[in-house]
Amino acid sequence: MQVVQAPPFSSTPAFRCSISQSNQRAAHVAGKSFSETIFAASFSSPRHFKPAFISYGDSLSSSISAKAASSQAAVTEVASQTAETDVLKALSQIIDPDFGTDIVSCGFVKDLNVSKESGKVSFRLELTTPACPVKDMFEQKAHEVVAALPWVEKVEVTMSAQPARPMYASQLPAGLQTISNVVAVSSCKGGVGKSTVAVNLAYTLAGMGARVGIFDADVYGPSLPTMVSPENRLLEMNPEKRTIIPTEYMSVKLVSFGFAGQGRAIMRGPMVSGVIDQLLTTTEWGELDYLVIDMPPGTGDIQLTLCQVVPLTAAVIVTTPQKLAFIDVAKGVRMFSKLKVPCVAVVENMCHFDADGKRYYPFGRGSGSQVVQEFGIPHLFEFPIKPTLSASGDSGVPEVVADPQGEVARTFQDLGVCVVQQCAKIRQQVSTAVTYDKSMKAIRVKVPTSDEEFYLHPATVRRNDRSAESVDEWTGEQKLQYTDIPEDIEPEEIRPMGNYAVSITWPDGFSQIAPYDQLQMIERLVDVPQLLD
Ligand SMILES: Nc1ncnc2c1ncn2[C@@H]1O[C@H](COP(=O)(O)OP(=O)(O)OP(=O)(O)O)[C@@H](O)[C@H]1O
Repeated sequence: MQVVQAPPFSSTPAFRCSISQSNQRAAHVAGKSFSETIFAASFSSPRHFKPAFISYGDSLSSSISAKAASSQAAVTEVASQTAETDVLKALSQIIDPDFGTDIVSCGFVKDLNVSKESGKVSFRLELTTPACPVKDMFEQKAHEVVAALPWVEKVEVTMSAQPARPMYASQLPAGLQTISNVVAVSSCKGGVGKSTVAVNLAYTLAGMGARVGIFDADVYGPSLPTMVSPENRLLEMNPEKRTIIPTEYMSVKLVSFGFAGQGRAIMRGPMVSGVIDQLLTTTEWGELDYLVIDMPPGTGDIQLTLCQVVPLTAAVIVTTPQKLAFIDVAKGVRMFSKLKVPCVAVVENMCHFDADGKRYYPFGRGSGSQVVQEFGIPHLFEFPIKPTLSASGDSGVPEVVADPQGEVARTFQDLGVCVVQQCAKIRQQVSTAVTYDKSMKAIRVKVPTSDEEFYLHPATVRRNDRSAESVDEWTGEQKLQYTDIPEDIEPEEIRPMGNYAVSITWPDGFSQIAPYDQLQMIERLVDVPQLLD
């Protein structure tokens, strides 16, 4: 690959720095603005005004009272600013365990209302998901730390979640534009319990307070109609908008070919892909925090198409303990890895059963942990063989709904927490992977799968565009000339494009797709001067 060499950046002193250097810099900037606010507040404190009022005579009383009124307003404003700073400082002691950042920096604190005179404080904590596993802790701590301020008499905290919106909205079908997270539940073989996991995971997430939908993508053998029992077992159409309205069971929205009234389908691959595509994208899902997709088993064209139609946030792989299952799972992990979809958990289903006071492992042990080790997937969940799990699958009431306090429901709860936390992390990593640091005039890159952080000169990124507009597709000849790009060009907007690239809009209107790989390549190949202090 040809990479345009950048000249030494005379105007931009620091483009490669370690994370700690950049963090220090961020802390410095934050510290500076913080102390400046304090300074401004104390500079215009009441004491500076009082002597001036006393020195004027009665004849000037009206102008004095006007001044007094305005200075009183200034005093009140300053007091409330200081009070707000106190509240924010107190709240910044609360750290989000998933992001490792305080809740003020995460932008969770909204509608802050502070009255120092009455001692009343009210605010809203807007979390990334209504299913946040630590929302009660946040609420309680927020209450505690603010109530501990000496002047505070009353604290009102309300909890809310960000509106549902996809990780990246570019070119998504309308039906998918109000879904925050799409989680694929996948297995390479049939019959390992994938649908059981998908359905119970979905109802667990709903139980955690999230708005959830299930899309049963198995056109050949849809399981959803057996596993849940909605009153309305047929999907309705909106003839005007030509959209599908999902059916619902216990507040979870459901779409399955099995609810389409077509009977079991005999279709060829491309037709299946078309049906899945249509069902998925023309459904009026409304606002969803999580759409769980019960993937058809395998890693063929149908699965690949599905992964390309819908922006998957994460995947959960379901397997059974046999050695052969491991080989299949490995294929699935590789497919998701190629599509840059992070696999966040492995479920090892039917791994043991208990009888006569003993634990039996009829299919052997260890294939799930092998997947975790070999592919670096962080979480493994083991489910036992449970007659109730099988029975609930046939009864139309998911196990986690039928027995919410049972052992299986508890493991699903752990899986639910894992999915919620991992999705939140992935979203945060993707949204902050490539940003523009205006003060440094540099593009900051922090690829989600790597610990490395580096800075690139904007003009170098623009000059290294590999699209047909910049490089001749046939000859590979560089069409964009070095001097076509001004040295001081700055990006107007940077938006994530899935888990693998960003779209950068430049002032000339050009929209550059920059895959992370390419940005890493530029960093490796372009001669970037070391940080100058
Ligand atoms: N842990 C378990 N204990 C007992 N039975 C289970 C367990 N997990 C799944 N089953 C049962 O095994 C059967 C297959 O499960 P399921 O339909 O979820 O598998 P699947 O991988 O989705 O299969 P397919 O791909 O063919 O749809 C079902 O009858 C289900 O109730």
